[in-house]
Amino acid sequence: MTGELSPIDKAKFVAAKRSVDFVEDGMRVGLGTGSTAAWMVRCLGELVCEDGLKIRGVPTSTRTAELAREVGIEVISLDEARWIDVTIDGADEFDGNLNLIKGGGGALLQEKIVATASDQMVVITDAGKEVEKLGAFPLPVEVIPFGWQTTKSLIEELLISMDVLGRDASLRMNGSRPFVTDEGNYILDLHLGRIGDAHQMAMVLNQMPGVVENGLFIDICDVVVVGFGDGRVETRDINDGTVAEDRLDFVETDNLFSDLQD
Ligand SMILES: O=C[C@H](O)[C@H](O)[C@H](O)COP(=O)(O)O
Repeated sequence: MTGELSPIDKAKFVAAKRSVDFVEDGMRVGLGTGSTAAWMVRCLGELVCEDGLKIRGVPTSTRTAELAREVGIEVISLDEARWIDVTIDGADEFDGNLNLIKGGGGALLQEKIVATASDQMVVITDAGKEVEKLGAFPLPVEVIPFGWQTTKSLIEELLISMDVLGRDASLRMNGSRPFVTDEGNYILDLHLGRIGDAHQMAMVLNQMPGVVENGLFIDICDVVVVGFGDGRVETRDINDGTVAEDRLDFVETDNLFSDLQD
């Protein structure tokens, strides 16, 4: 079974599998969104159902909430949790300082609120998402639908004065209609190529009327768990500078992985 899996799928899976080591009994856990986070949710579900792990999950999207309930995790809202012990989520890009671009799946707003309300944010990713400078992945910006074309023009004007390679913004579509987020907003994807100063970009974008949030996660992530296609996992902690290397045995994880493919 595992012989048929792509190296990227294996890498995402081993990162997800390793990340649940950060979760302990009694914790309130932020549950990210996306394909890597979905595997983490399933791994947690297995621990809840088979090992009796007691946690409450705060999902970052309706689809993660559905999956969490499906695999047996008690779901609570952020308002019920108030604060979160650890959030585990995927990313679209990360750099050496563990700054991120997120929102490829459109869940950046809830993801950023939940991650910011967490003692610890752990990002799970395959090795191919590491970059020297953020920006090759189009930066998602969530905007309110009212006047979105004006907001888009203003963002494009703003980008002229910024240290970026590209300046185009495109409205994210879902077939022939605009993609709509869980909060009822639209997403503009900014094709920047390379972001010179990600801190400044994140601040400036959020000052624009019509912008709800952007997908730059600056100084939020504490740990990145990087998976490789051969089962290796590297866990980097930005706070203490440690790097731990490990390898997951696919034989142990075969059953769960097979389930995930169904
Ligand atoms: O909105 C989506 C999230 O930010 C995802 O965590 C991100 O796009 C990574 O997704 P995936 O794990 O599917 O590559």
